[in-house]
Amino acid sequence: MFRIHTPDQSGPVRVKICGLQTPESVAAAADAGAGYVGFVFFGKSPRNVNAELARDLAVDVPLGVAKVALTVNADDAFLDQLCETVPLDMLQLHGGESPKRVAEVRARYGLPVMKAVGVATEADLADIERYSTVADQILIDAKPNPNADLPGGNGIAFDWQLIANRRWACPWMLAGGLTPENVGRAIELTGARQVDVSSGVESAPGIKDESMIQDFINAARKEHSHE
Ligand SMILES: O=C(O)c1ccccc1N[C@@H]1O[C@H](COP(=O)(O)O)[C@@H](O)[C@H]1O
Repeated sequence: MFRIHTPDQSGPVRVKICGLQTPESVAAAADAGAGYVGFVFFGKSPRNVNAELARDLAVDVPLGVAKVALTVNADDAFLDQLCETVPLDMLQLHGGESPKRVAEVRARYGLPVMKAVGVATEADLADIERYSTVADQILIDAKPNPNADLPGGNGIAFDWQLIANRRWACPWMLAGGLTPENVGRAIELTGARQVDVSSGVESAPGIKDESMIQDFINAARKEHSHE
């Protein structure tokens, strides 16, 4: 299996570009130096893809770029079909999956699992602790508004000060409302070594902009001094 290398403190920040739907946007992400590309399997999302399209996109992803499937409360039948069809390197669980479910998915598919945790206040940080002992990585995202259609991909940032100078038991990635303009500041403040973006590199919901992808990756991989 392709092994995902998480960054050390001194290497360049690793970037995940999520919600890709076209060969052009996949190529733009890979050419610009993304470490991960994400495919969304969630019907309500403007970035939703089916397994067959994801397979066709995934086969052209260069070696060394991890292919991530984002699912939301998916059951075994759905994940079985997904993992049989698409050559994947990681599963991102972006719903209300319990720590027990995270462990089950990890064991059943033999793929690293990244669990998304929504943060709005200090109290939410306990969830990062809880999941960091069962998941391979944590995606620290903004908590969605209770009436939002999507559990992520809403372009909302949380207060980055909440996680400044924190350490957890597993690697983590920062997400939520990141853009080419603010990602440098987010990295400086939080010390993130991995960042994830979806709507911040789009010209309209679901429409990735290749030059924004390039700008985002350039901004994230620049030298940053952590405060
Ligand atoms: O992108 C989506 O459509 C999506 C749908 C359902 C769950 C998560 C989703 N996206 C993830 O959310 C984060 C933050 O997105 P954004 O950059 O604020 O738009 C993103 O990194 C995706 O992994």
